[in-house]
Amino acid sequence: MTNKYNLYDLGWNERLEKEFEQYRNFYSVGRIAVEYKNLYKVYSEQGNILASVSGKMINSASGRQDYPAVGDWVILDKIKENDDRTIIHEILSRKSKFSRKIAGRTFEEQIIATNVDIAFLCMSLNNNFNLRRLERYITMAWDSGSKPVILLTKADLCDDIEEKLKQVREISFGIDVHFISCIHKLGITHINEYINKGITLAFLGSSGVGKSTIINELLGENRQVTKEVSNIGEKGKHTTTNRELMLLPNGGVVIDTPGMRELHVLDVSDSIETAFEDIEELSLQCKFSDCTHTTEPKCAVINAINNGILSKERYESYMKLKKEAEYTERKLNRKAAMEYKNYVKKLSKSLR
Ligand SMILES: Nc1nc2c(ncn2[C@@H]2O[C@H](COP(=O)(O)OP(=O)(O)OP(=O)(O)O)[C@@H](O)[C@H]2O)c(=O)[nH]1
Ligand SMILES: [Zn+2]
Repeated sequence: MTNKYNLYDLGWNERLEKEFEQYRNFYSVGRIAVEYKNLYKVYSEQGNILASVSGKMINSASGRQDYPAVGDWVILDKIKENDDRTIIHEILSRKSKFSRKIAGRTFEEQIIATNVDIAFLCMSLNNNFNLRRLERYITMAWDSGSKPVILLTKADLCDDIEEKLKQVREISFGIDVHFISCIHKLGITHINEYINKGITLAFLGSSGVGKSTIINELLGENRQVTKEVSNIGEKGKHTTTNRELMLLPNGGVVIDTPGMRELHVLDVSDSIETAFEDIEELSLQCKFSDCTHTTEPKCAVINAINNGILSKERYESYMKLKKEAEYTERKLNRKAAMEYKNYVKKLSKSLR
């Protein structure tokens, strides 16, 4: 085994320490860095180790969400010197999680990454600029339970930054917005201000907006884009660029899994309300408390559109997200719905 880790560098904290207390004498603990098919790479105080889940875990799992994902802290069989494989027994409780619903017979939740503290939502200031897409990313970040920060990239390609910033601020209540240019080495310091020992970061956004460039910038000398030859994964897959969970020289942890980069929108109405606070507020003034903001008289939302206070695009994207959320919720099973409700409750408290 190589690379022994300090747990706090990996994001360990008091809460986890407390949770681990009951296991300490008989088990080890580590953080999932890479997910292969039925196998995980785990970083621990003892080094890197491959691990698979216990039979008990498989038997009691009710769905994909009960299996570990990149970013999870897991309880392992006590690791001894020279061990290269171990067993995962439990997942310590997740502070946040990015997931998506997979459509099947029922909607199943697929967890992409967990315990992300800060989600940098990246959008470039040239042709990728799209406020409706950004709204979706904001919704997704609130859903995950991590803190969103907006990064407008490739500022060097934009000649109306102020105007774009203004538009973004209009839809991003209470979220920090920064513009950066990696080419001109501008604004990277803004990102550094969020980075601290053990803080876990993720970069989300469409392909080509500059996420890798930013991560490489942050990695500096430690640049470690690894082309890893992997025959552990699916058959026929030879080389994969595994950018996994990485430690930054000035203390942060970056989660950069392929699925993390472009998540599709999550289907959750309560967090839509958080992201569209302005519309929610307007709707309090509608004549009917169950107004659908379509054909009702004295609808404050429709009035706001007519008066130019609310943009039609924003309204449409709100209505569309709402519809998607309702559809998905009907498909969720009862257990998932209960879990989801509790989760939203906790989330809204933590965001207060
Ligand atoms: N003009 C300009 N180009 C940039 C900047 N940052 C990155 N690029 C270029 O944009 C292209 C895409 O950058 P990447 O960092 O690979 O984008 P990505 O978001 O990681 O893309 P995926 O890996 O597909 O998710 C590259 O050719 C970069 O050189 C910038 O600040 N300004
Ligand atoms: Zn209304």
